[in-house]
Amino acid sequence: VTAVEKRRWTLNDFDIGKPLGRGKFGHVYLAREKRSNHIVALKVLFKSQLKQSQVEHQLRREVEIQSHLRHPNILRLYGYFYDQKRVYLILEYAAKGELYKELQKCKYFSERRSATYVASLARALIYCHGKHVIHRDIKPENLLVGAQGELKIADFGWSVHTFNRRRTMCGTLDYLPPEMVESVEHDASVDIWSLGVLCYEFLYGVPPFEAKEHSDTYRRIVQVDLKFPPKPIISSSAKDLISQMLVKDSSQRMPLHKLLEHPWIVQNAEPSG
Ligand SMILES: O=C(O)Cn1ncc2ncnc(NCCc3cnc(NC(=O)Nc4cccc(Cl)c4)s3)c21
Repeated sequence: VTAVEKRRWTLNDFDIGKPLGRGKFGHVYLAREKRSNHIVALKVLFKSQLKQSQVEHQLRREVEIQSHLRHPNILRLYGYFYDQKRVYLILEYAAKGELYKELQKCKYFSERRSATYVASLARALIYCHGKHVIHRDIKPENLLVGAQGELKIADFGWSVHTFNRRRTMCGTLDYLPPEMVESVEHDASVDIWSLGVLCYEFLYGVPPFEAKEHSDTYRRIVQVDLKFPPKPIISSSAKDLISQMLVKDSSQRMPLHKLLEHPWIVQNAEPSG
């Protein structure tokens, strides 16, 4: 893998395989680096679209941030290259694809599967926060699954180093904590809120503050209008954990290392995660 990282790459260093998916800015392809036979995912971004959406700086920041992150639950970005029209991201290939498709398929996950995912995400976020990186966009669409079923946080397109906290609005509202929705100062605890939203969605199949209109979702978030449906039946210890993460005052949210000691996680998460 070190070979993949260092060199100046061009497209003909790779055999391009099947398309893996299509995003807003371009497609992702399975690819094999010819010399090492290393399988990767190649995300192709059109410069015109990046310029049009004024996200070049975000992409540069993502590449910079990702180049320093090494964690089993964080999808590697090995490097990038570009040609006349396109920028190419050389990414770790997540063989079992997108988590949200799996969630749609089985409607919601068991408490054991949910706790295992939440624990591995907490460990990845502890690692990121230790490096002063906040992801800010933790949601099922940004989670991929590796060959052994392990979770991989992907797409640091919205991540930032905490010393230069940003106020820019990000992706879907559902995952944003009150301080980002009210676009006031925010810190690493935004990822704790999003992890709480994610834990709820793993267990119930829908995010906690979902509403038809944007304005209703906004209101439910800032009021922390947290309700637990009668079905599926979920343990009170799971609800206790979620209630300690979805707290309006960001300084009162359960710290990630405390999450790993919570009874629901200890009793339900697979050790390896
Ligand atoms: O392809 C799929 O749909 C699913 N799939 N299936 C398997 C698989 N294995 C690896 N990667 C996949 N997808 C790419 C995941 C990403 C990681 N990092 C990213 N970064 C990014 O897009 N940055 C970015 C883009 C445009 C603007 C800006 Cl500012 C930033 S995308 C895979």
